[in-house]
Amino acid sequence: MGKAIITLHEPEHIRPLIAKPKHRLWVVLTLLALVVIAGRPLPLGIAAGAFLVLLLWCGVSFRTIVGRLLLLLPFGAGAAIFIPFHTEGTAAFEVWGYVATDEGLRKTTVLLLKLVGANLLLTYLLTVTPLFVLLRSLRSVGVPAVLLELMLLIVRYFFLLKEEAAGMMKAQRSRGMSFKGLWWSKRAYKRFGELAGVLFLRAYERSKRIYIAMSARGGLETGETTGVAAGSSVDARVARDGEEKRTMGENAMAAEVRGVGFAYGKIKALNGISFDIPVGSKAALMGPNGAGKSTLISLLNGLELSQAGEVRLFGEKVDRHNGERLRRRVGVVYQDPDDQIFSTTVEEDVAFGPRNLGLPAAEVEERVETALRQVGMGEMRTRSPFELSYGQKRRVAIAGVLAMRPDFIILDEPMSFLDPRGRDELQALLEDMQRQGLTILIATHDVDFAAEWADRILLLKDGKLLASGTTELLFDDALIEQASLHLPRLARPFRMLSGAEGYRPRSVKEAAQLIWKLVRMGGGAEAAESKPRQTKGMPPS
Ligand SMILES: Nc1ncnc2c1ncn2[C@@H]1O[C@H](COP(=O)(O)OP(=O)(O)OP(=O)(O)O)[C@@H](O)[C@H]1O
Repeated sequence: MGKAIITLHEPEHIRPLIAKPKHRLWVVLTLLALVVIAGRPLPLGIAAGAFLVLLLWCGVSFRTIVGRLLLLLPFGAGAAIFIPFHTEGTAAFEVWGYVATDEGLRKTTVLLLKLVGANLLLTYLLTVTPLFVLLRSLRSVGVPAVLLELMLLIVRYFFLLKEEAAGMMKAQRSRGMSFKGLWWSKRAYKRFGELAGVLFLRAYERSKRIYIAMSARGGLETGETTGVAAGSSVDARVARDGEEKRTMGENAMAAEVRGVGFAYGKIKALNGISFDIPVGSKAALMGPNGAGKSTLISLLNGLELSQAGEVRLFGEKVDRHNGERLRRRVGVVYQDPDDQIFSTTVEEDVAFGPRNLGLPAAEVEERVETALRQVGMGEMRTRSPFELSYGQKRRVAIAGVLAMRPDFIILDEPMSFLDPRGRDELQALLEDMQRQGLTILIATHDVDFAAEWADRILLLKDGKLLASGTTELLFDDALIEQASLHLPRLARPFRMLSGAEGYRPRSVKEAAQLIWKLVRMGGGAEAAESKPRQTKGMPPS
């Protein structure tokens, strides 16, 4: 058994004794109540002994049990130590003139045995039951969902602190900093203090992003989106969604951006941006670091409101009143999946959004299953997302958004950290989503992917729109230089061959066809012999 107070998985080599977590919870709660009301040392002692034997029989190590007892017991013992001296009764012994009584000693023993008993019961519950199962069981015994969500956030924050601290220590060590030894140097103390400060700032920033992701999937809302709270029925909302979808005509726009501006204090992130994204398009948002892509995504998702101009989603101007409702139609997959995942299992995380829509359990389950199958994560549904690889987390984040069944999906750098096969699978999934009528916008630096996949390119730089149009833009030397991009890889060899400079293959298939065409024209030999030329738009070889 590990050192953690809680467990995230079904523990191996542990016999749970009571198979059903819900029954386990009820039994523990009942025994806890009995321990609290018991007033005599003998039954309490027998009970504590029985709990200890039970824990050992379950397979929990003696070390773990002692470790858990030591977590709470010192606090109880600290308080109990004074009781014998403050209780009236027959004198038992004397310390520095203070008299301890028999009655006081009995009370202390009862208190300590109660603490030991309760501690052993909780140890049983927490080591035998994975956290997410425990939370679900708590829901079934009537603990309000909002309290459980709060507990989830606290647990997530705890993991965040742990992850951030581990990452920062690793980075420091790799750059020669040492925190080893009993007595640190003055420099190490100073550095540790700085690290602790930065750690809380970083964890705060991260939890803010998680909060945004939660609210983007209908969690922690005011009630407009969760129509149940607003008084409308689920059926009415589903019907309204259907109505909204039917009203999208042939030339309907998923997004219309008109003269949009946005600044973070004095920093202008977007300045007078205008473009359209028609329903059903596959658009790529491109530009160098700091161009304003992520900011624009926040505006398209209604998470931020434009400070100048206007953003329309499906014909409706985004304002502070309809942002939450429109957000249900626009799903965002953020760059860092850790910002998006907060539940303790993969399936719970994917179910988070559909549950917030107030859908019946059967439909939630169907959506979770379909979404996980689409991203190839069906096998991992009961795993803890905190312990998946980065690429797997990315898939879970996508499944979470797909389960909301949005009309418009925005992905921020979705290909990063995916293995080649994962990239192919994601590309196939994107094609599939588009065939189903979804509008897709991808923020990416990957010119090759954009050239092959997109039907519309938006080029941003320094908060301004350089150009918008077809993938032809990616072959415009002046433009790609301005946008700090480079020519798609597949087009580069053709630039080096005389007579083939104008060829613009977007996929391997198109490139093969053009090569075949060149060969048939008899240009192949000439082209192959011609001296490769360094041309614009290509990185130096
Ligand atoms: N929270 C913030 N506070 C202050 N300035 C910010 C904040 N977020 C972004 N900026 C600034 O706004 C500008 C646009 O940033 P944004 O993150 O939108 O760019 P980006 O194109 O997404 O960059 P990248 O490709 O690196 O992700 C940058 O100059 C950035 O420094």
